[in-house]
This record gives sequence, structure tokens and C-alpha cells, in this order.
Amino acid sequence: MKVVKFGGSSLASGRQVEKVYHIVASDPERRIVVVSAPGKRFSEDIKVTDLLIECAEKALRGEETAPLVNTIVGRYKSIAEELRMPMDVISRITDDLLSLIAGNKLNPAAFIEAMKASGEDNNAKLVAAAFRYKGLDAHYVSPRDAGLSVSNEPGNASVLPESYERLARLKEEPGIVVFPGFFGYNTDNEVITFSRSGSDITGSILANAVQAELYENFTDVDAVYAVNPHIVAHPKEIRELTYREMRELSYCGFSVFHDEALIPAFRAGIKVNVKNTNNPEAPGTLIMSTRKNTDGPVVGIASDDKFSSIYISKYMMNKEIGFGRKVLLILEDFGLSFEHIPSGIDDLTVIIRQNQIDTATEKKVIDRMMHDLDADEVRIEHDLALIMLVGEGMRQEVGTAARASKALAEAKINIEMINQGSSETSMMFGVKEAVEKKAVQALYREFFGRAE
Ligand SMILES: Nc1ncnc2c1ncn2[C@@H]1O[C@H](COP(=O)(O)OP(=O)(O)O)[C@@H](O)[C@H]1O
Ligand SMILES: N[C@@H](CC(=O)OP(=O)(O)O)C(=O)O
Repeated sequence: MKVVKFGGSSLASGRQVEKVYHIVASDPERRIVVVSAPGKRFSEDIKVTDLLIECAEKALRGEETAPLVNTIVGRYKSIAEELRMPMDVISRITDDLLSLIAGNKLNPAAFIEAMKASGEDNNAKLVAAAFRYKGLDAHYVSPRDAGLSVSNEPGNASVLPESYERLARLKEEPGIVVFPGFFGYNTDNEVITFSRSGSDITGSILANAVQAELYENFTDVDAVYAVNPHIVAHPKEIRELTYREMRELSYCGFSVFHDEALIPAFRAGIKVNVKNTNNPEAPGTLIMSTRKNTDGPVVGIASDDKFSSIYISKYMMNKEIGFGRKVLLILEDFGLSFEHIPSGIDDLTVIIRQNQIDTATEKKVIDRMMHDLDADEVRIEHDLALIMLVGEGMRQEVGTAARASKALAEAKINIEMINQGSSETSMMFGVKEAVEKKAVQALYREFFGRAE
């Protein structure tokens, strides 16, 4: 049995749903189909999830929502029309959306969650109806009925371990199960979503639960490329990746597969195959525990922006037992999670995601650090980009850092900081956001040669 997930780009129009139908119908092992909400049909288009968030916010402010409801329902309707399906499913989707909007708004976060999740929920109903209409024995299954319980963290849920045993029963379902991605239910039976792009996570959880032979993740590119195709045109396709490599890469910008979606598949030893809905014959990228390393030290280069660094300097810091603990305690008190902490003898830098800290908190953090740590200097800088060189092969090969630094120096890029992960499968370079693309392009040339 295979679990197959189709992203928003694969379900954005009737033509796309038609392709999805053929992919599912062509392999009887494709028995569990996880779907996202309809995504973008062209680059300026708006994802249904974003339309739903806007609609929920308007409803909370008491503003007119009818035009947005029309646009959202119109997205589903145009899919059904393109497929020449009966329209009864569209009436049910319209009723569902209208009753959600008219529903309880006492808890605004819960209201937004339910609206957001309806994108996937209604699309699963539509896709199941489309499959049936085209002759497949398919039916929608609700995450509530299937027992997908998640932590009570709106927009950032994690699956609860007890879900797996219940979800394993999906194996026994007759025909093809169409399951909405992106959300589960908390213990109070309220809808809670994963973080954005989280339908990948649902697919991985189901693959683990039913012990699938493969988790196929269908998107709109032929493979995971060695670098973001928006930064380097026609980059090299990656054939094989380890779970660890993919997690590092997706955490730092490879948006093609969600970093949190690796863990459930990894725990059950299920291979993940990233494939293209528009070119299903292409082999795609296989993600697994180990791979033959024939590609040199670096398999991929990822980058992400909007990081801040908190620089802390204190003479003789190296001798002060408990200094690191005090720094971490301050971060914890302010609810700040950190990404990296490169350190020297008398200083250390904490890298955090910028969206966690506003100007007022920034001042409080600096004051608290100056006071509690008795620091000589505490300074916060913003607008940093992190670039990750990733590859299991780096462990065996000497000189990767030197090659990377030389490539950046030749491109006249100043390196703000360097950090090598203790697993030795990744190396991080911090640069100013303004030179992020140039830096990634220089590193790509160094490790992969010119793009075709
Ligand atoms: N290294 C990479 N390899 C492939 N695609 C990438 C990479 N980095 C970023 N992307 C982007 O990820 C997109 C696919 O992810 P996403 O839009 O979330 O798809 P879906 O709608 O299928 O969930 C690609 O179209 C591409 O623009
Ligand atoms: N629709 C949700 C969840 C998701 O996974 O979408 P996509 O497969 O289009 O990335 C989002 O936009 O976040």
C-alpha cells in the first residue's frame, strides 16, 4: 500500500485534478490519498488557504464576506465544472462554508483554525466525488473519525502518539481513502492545523500508521533540486537524499517538502518519493535512511532569510561556569527559540528567527542580558540570511569549508558567521540578506558548476 499526497499546485484546477485521478488510477497500491486545498494556478494567483484566512479575519471584524465566499466557492466550482461533475458537492461545500462563517467566534483563534482547515476538508470531499464520478471506488475520511489527534497548538500542531494505532485502521478501509491534509483535532474535538504547508506532515503520519511501502509526495517539480530553482535556473536534480539531509534542507528554505514531515516516515523507515504531478513518469527524488554517496561532499544548498543575531561579549566568558545556561534561561523566559549558537572564547552569538522579537522585546532582552550576564556588550543585528551547505559526504571530505569560504570571498561576500553542525552533515554561513542570492549562486557554481 502506498500513501500519496498531492499539494495545492496539483489540485489547483480541474485539469490538475484530472492528472491526479490518472496517477491514482494507474497504480492499485495508491490506496490513501492526502490532499491539500486548491493552490495557485499561476504565480499571481491566491491559494484557497490564504483566501480562507482573509475571509475569517473579515468575519471576525464584522465586515462583508460575501465576495470572498464567492471567490472561494468559485475555486471549487470551477474544478467541478471543468470535470463536468454534478454540482451537488458544490452546494454542500457552500453550506459548510456559510455555516462556519456564521458559527461561534468567541474564540477567534479556534474560528480561524476551523476556517483554514475547511480548505483541505472540502477539497477532500470534492476530490473523492471527482474520483467516484470517474469510476474509482473512493470515499472521503474525516481526520476526526480516523482519530488524528494533535497537540493544542493552533497553526503549529504536532501529532499525538496515540493517533497512530487508530489511524492504522485506515488499512482496512475498502477502496481509496481521500483524506484532508493539514489538520487534526485536539482532545476537546476542536480543529487544529499544522504549520503552513503541513499536508506533507499528514501524509507522513498516515504512511507511518499504515506501514506503507512508500510515501509519494506529488508536487509541481520533477525533483528536489540542489538549490532553489528561483535562485539558480535549471539546477541539478537530486536523485537520492537521506532523511537528515532533507530535513536540514527543508528547514532552511527547500519549501518543496515540509521539514516536520520527515520524522514520521523516518521512524517507520518508509521511503519518501517526491514526484511531479505534471510529469509522473520522471523518477523524482527518493528520501531514505542511507544513500550511496557518489555526488561529492555537498548534495544541496538551501537558504532562508529574516534571521537576527544576538551578539554577547564578555571577557573571560570561557572560564565562567554556567554562562551558557544563563543565556538559555533568558531566551526561555522571553519564549525565544534559537537556531544556532556559534561561540568564541569571549563571545557568543545566538541566531533566532526575526519574527519572534519586536523592538520593545529586543530592548528588554538586551537589558536583561547586560544585567544578568554582566556582559561587556550585547548587540542585536537583523536582516541576516542563513545558507546551509548540506551533504552526508562532508564528513569524509576535507576542505569543504575552505572551498565555500573561497567561493564567497571571490564573489566579494562578507561572511558574518560560520557554524558546522555536530552531525557534520551541514555547514551554515550567515550573510547579510541583501547578498543572499549572490552568495547561493557563488556556492552553487563552486560545488555543482554552472547551471545549464
Ligand atoms: N530545492 C528545491 N527543489 C525543488 N523545488 C523547490 C526547491 N526549493 C524551493 N522549491 C519550490 O517548491 C515548490 C513546490 O512546493 P509547494 O509550492 O509547497 O508545492 P505543493 O503545492 O505541491 O505543496 C516548487 O515549485 C519550487 O518553486
Ligand atoms: N493549504 C495549506 C497546507 C498545505 O500543505 O498546502 P500546500 O500542499 O499547497 O503547500 C497551506 O497552504 O499551508
